[in-house]
Amino acid sequence: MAAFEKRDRPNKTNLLLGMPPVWVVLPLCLALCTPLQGEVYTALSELEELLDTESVLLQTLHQYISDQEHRIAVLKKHAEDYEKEHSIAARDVTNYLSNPINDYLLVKRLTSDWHKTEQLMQDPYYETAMKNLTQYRELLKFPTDEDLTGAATALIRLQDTYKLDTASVARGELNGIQYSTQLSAGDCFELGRQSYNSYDFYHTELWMNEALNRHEQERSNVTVRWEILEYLAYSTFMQGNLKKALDLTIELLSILPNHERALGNLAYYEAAIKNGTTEIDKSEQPSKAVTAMLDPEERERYHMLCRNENLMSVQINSKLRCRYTNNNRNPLLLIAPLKEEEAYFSPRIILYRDVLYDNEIEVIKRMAQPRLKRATVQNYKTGELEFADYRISKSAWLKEHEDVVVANVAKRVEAMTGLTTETSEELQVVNYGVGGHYDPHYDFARTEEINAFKSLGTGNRIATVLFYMSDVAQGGATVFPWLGVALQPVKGTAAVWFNLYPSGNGDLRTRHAACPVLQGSKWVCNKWLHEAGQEFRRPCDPKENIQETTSS
Ligand SMILES: O=C(O)CCC(=O)C(=O)O
Ligand SMILES: [Fe+2]
Repeated sequence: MAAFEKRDRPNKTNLLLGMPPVWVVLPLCLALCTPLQGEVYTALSELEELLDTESVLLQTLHQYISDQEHRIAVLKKHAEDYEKEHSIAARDVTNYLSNPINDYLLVKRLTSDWHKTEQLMQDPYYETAMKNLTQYRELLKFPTDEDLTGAATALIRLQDTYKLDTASVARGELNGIQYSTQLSAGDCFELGRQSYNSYDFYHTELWMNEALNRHEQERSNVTVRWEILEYLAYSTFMQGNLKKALDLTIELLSILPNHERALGNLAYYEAAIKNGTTEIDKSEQPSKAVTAMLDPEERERYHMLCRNENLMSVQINSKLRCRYTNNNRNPLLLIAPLKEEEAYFSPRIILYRDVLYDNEIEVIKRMAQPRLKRATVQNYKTGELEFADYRISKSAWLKEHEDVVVANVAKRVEAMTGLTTETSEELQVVNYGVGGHYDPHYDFARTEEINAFKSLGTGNRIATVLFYMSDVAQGGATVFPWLGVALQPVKGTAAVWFNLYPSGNGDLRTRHAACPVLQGSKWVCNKWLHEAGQEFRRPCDPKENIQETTSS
């Protein structure tokens, strides 16, 4: 019942008493009292295990149903037998009871026979089934409530980034392609409820509306219409549409005339409309949505690039070239020169095609797979590594001495960049599942960042080499919002750029992001090269002493 209370309108009396209203306390607790992040929705490999879990559960369910069907069939037979005798007796009660055999049988039916029936009516299979299910909880992988929230957030993130319309998503379509089965009214309701719990009333309204449409079309409804209406009315109210909130509440009351909260809200909405109060006090809502923290212009550019919308001027685009190069006769490249493609001039972003081979990719993925863990980010204030909604993927680190393939990747990085990998970080392998992404960020540490790379003693991240280890069916581009550059993942290609100016200062133009994966799975690996040891390879140039000007 507690969940319903959240849909109360803001209660000023509570505020006056110095207590936050219930609708503020409960969702906040949801956010803070449970582990912050689930694990399952971050990578495809984890989801495969859930299918295994589902298949074991299905077997158990089928076994339970067939045991029950057998039990019910026997009970039906008992009922038929009782019925038969009973109707014979009813035809002529006196005659029936004057027969000693009938008397005996009647007594027997209501004693030992009925005892057996009663036993059969108790469900002997329930306990066994529950015992098995408890054991499975320990043995199999189960998603948590946080995973459900994560999966819903991922779907809504995709909807926002790729401008997917709610009705199409509900029909199982992504960008016009039919990918999955339709969502039921109940599925849409759950998406609305999850949005509601994140104070995202915009998406609550979208999904509750869809739930309502689907509710009308469905014959067997699991959700109840008045409940959808209640969420819908509240989210509509929170977005300032009092008139519509009032109409929806009136509809709710036509189904449940005594619904207490709805009656209270009706009076509140009517008074507010009469007094012309349309301002909603949103001050108590904690701003949970991380994307809301992104600069709106940057977010817009980021999403446009993810959708493959062009943001680069024709002048720049038309000057970008591709060539074969052996990087000043590097011995590694004499036989097979690099296929170099310019993606941007200043800062220089270069693509190298076919620099990672399929067999190498297989080895790297195989080594990384068992070690993949939810990727972390460094809190720039505390220096601690933590999970964050703005980076959702799984990652693992591979050392050069572990396999010749990893060592060869480092050698190739040196050939491509002309820099040493002596001071680089280990090879990071990253897997993004559907909805996996990384919001705009810098790879280098900004001056105010505490502890960043300090323990490494090798300076800042001078350059990034990012290898794509898969194509991605839809989404997953690496984008530079302020440059208008979008790099589409192509298996075997590497992207290279310098993060620092020759002065050693961070180049803010290199801010980049990994777009959410819309369909498929994305694999990358990357080498971060550090300043130490590059003194003669990329001499510093104090003249180019451009300062970082902003931070985020
Ligand atoms: O996966 C990508 O496209 C970019 C990844 C990235 O920027 C990072 O890991 O720092
Ligand atoms: Fe990055």
